[in-house]
Amino acid sequence: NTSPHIPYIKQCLSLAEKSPPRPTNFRVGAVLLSRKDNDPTFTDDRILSTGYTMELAGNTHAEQCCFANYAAVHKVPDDQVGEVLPVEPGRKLVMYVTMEPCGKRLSGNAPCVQRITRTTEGGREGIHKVYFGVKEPGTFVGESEGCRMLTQAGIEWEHVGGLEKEILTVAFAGHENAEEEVRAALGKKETNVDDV
Ligand SMILES: Nc1nc(=O)c(N)c(NC[C@H](O)[C@H](O)[C@H](O)COP(=O)(O)O)[nH]1
Ligand SMILES: [Zn+2]
Repeated sequence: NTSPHIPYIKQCLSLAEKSPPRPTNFRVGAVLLSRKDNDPTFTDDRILSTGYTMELAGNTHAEQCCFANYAAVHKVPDDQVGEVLPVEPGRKLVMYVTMEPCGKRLSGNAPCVQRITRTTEGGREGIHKVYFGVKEPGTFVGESEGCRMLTQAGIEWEHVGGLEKEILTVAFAGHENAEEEVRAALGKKETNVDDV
């Protein structure tokens, strides 16, 4: 039996496939939802927003677009999205992403971990937990900082295994030596060595 998180990671993967391939980033998909506490089969989940890399104009990330789309619907600027996210007793905000949110970006733009942690400002619960299908490969920033930064901000995170090859194949599609990079990224994780 597969983990109940898999369908959401697959939904993020479908979003990532809409992203225009570029050698300068990864193709990633994100889904933001509200989840009822103690609802193990997620029957009462409410999808709030989705996003994928470069969905919105400019050099935008999936998580960034997910928040921006929600902010637009609620008629606030992107940086005020935390103020319009729902706060409901007995429910938590959860984000699914195909790849670990970035802690640093070569472009110098605000990393997605910062956008996630900002939702918890002003005494708001904000994003409670982030689920992702792969750690960020070292292509651009080396050892990824995302998970450590989320922990530091008191935000839970969890790697949902099983779709690494699919996720990396989509993520690297715009890269020169995509296949090589996928193999390298898979090889790094002992758990996937058998399906390279
Ligand atoms: N989680 C995540 N979602 C995305 O939508 C995306 N594109 C990345 N990619 C992470 C990678 O580290 C950065 O794409 C490079 O560091 C280049 O930085 P820019 O994207 O140009 O700011 N990571
Ligand atoms: Zn990012």
